[in-house]
Formats: sequence, structure tokens, C-alpha cells
Amino acid sequence: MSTGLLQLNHVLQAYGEQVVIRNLSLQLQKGQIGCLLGPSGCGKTTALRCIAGFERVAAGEIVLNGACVSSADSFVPPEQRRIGMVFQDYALFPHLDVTANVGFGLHRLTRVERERRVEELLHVVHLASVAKKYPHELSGGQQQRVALARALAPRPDLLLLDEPFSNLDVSLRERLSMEVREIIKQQGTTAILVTHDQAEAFAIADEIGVMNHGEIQQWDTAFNLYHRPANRFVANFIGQGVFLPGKVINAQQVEIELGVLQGVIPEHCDAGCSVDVLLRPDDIVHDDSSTMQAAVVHKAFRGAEILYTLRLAGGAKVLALVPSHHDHAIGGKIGIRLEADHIVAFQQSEG
Ligand SMILES: Nc1ncnc2c1ncn2[C@@H]1O[C@H](COP(=O)(O)OP(=O)(O)OP(=O)(O)O)[C@@H](O)[C@H]1O
Repeated sequence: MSTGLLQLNHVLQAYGEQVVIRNLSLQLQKGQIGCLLGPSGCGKTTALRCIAGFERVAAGEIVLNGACVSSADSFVPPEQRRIGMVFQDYALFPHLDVTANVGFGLHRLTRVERERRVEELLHVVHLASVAKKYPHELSGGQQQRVALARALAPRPDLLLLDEPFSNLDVSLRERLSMEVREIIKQQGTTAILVTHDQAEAFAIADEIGVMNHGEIQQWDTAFNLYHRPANRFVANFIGQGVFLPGKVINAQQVEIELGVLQGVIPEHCDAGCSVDVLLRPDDIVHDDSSTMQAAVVHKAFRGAEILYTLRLAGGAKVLALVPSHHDHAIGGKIGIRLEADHIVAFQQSEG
């Protein structure tokens, strides 16, 4: 069986006494885009720096293309790892034009080969028209595409992207994220992105590792992180939602104030067990004909939808994502219905 292009096995890294990443394991197949997502200080950048070879690991191993590049007693320097990097601040050479920036790492090629590769990449990143411009003459989005083209030019085995869009405004971020995914896929490159922005992670990555306190909490697709979070941290960190108290009825049913949910209940929960049930804003449907009424306490206009915060009769609050033509005033009541097709619940004693 293939071991993948990149494999981290139980990596541990520390700055002095402070352990920054622990028991970090992941695997990426060739051509796959992975992402490390987590709050500030959780160790994402350190993990990326270990993969790049800017930091050594204290235990565990990093295997690239079948060869161990880092362990407690072996270390391959960064320049021998065939890794490309894209940073938050682009790090372009200000005195070189776009063509020279992109061609910078191609000194091993002949002049003709180099020109051909640069031309090809400028076409791929849609920058052929600014080939002779200098970095300061470009927009932030254009500069980041130059940085991407420069990193991809030498055909690295692995591309690392460290918060590549955090200097860009939100609308551009989303568009560029999708564009960057297409470019990486078109080049067949394997990549890892580090970000604290889940929209960015969802737009780019095939699989995402949610990190907290130096550990991966769940490595999964965006869909599963949202719909099947492995623990409370992932449930809270990904998407929006609230927890409502519930009682397990049997192995397939949990009762909450809004009704009975069908699905798989948490392990070790018998009938009568108290649980916290996660409800996403899309689990609550606005329904004028429903007898169940909830009071509008807050509303956030999102364009196509309004995110309502609603108070149930028993006092608990839930969120509901409702098409924005259903415009209700704060203080008013609306009919709602539970429409969740599975159960996400954690035992009340669970941390
Ligand atoms: N060179 C260093 N020396 C000592 N401690 C460091 C060093 N670099 C990072 N740390 C510490 O390691 C921890 C993880 O930092 P890291 O930059 O990996 O987190 P991060 O998840 O990338 O955070 P952010 O999203 O804020 O960049 C932090 O507590 C940080 O203070």
C-alpha cells in the first residue's frame, strides 16, 4: 500500500520546555491538498516549519516521498527537500519584475527552458499581461499569484502555504482561494495550507486537520468536520451552532425541546443519559404553519439569508438560517420546525 507523498508520524516539537506540537500524525497522497486549521497559537505554523525543515522535531518522524527528512536523530536541510513556500507577506523580490521573480528558482534550467516555464506559469496564474511590472505596481491579489507562480515554478514535490490570504480583503480572499486551488490542482502539486480562516480552508483543501493546543483534533473533509465533529472543540470551532440539553430515549433517538432526533447516539450513552445536542442554523427551518413558535432576539442579514437567533418557549436559544425574503422584526414570533437528519451529541460530563 502507498504511504503517500507526505507522512507525519507522532511528531513532537518543543521550544525549550514548551511543547508546541504533540503526537501530530497525518498523511497526504500525491496531488492532495491538506490544511491545518486552528486558533492562534495552536502550533500550525510550527508544524509547517517542521515540514519545511526550518525547525527540528524532538520525536516522531516526517517522511517525504518515502524518505525520512526529520526525526530526533536525522535531518535533511530545507534546500534538499524539494518544497515550495508561499508566505502571508508574499516575500517577492522588490527589485525584480514579475518574470524575474517567477524565474528566480529556475537557475538549473537553460535560458529557453526557463523562459518557457515562466511563460507557462504566468499564463496559468493569469498574469501574462503584467510580466514586466514590479511588485509595487501590482495589487495584493496579483502579488500573491506571483508568489504562487514562483513557488510552483521549480515543480516542488510539496507546496506549503502559510496564511497566504490574510493580507487580502475578505471578498478577494474567497475568490483567490478558489483560484489557487484550481492552479495547484492543474499543476498536480501536493500542498498543505495553514490558516485560522475556515472559509479559506473549505475553499482550498481536500482534507483539513483541526488543531488545538498542538494536537490534531480531527482530520477529515469539510463536510464531516461540520456535520460529524469528533468532539466539542471541533463542533464549536467549525461553523455556527448551539448546544441544547437532550435525553437519550434509545440507541437511535434523542429528545430535545424541539422534538425527537433520529440518528446514532454517542457511545456509552444508555436510555435516560443526559447529552448536549448540537444544532446548526440549517437544522432549524422556518415554517409558518408550524405550531412551534420562537421569538426573534437577533437577526443578521447575510444577503440571500438571514441568520436569526431565536428564543424557544423554555428559554433556550437556537440559530436559524432563513431565506431573506422572510423578514421578521426583533421581538416578533415565527413558526419553526426541526429538520436535522442526524444526531451530533456529547455526554454532558464530557469535556
Ligand atoms: N521561535 C519560537 N520560540 C519560542 N516559542 C515559539 C516560537 N515560535 C512559536 N512559539 C510558540 O509556539 C506556539 C505555537 O506557535 P505557532 O506560531 O506555531 O502557532 P500558530 O497556530 O501558527 O499561531 P498563529 O495563527 O497566531 O500564527 C505559541 O505559543 C508561540 O508562542
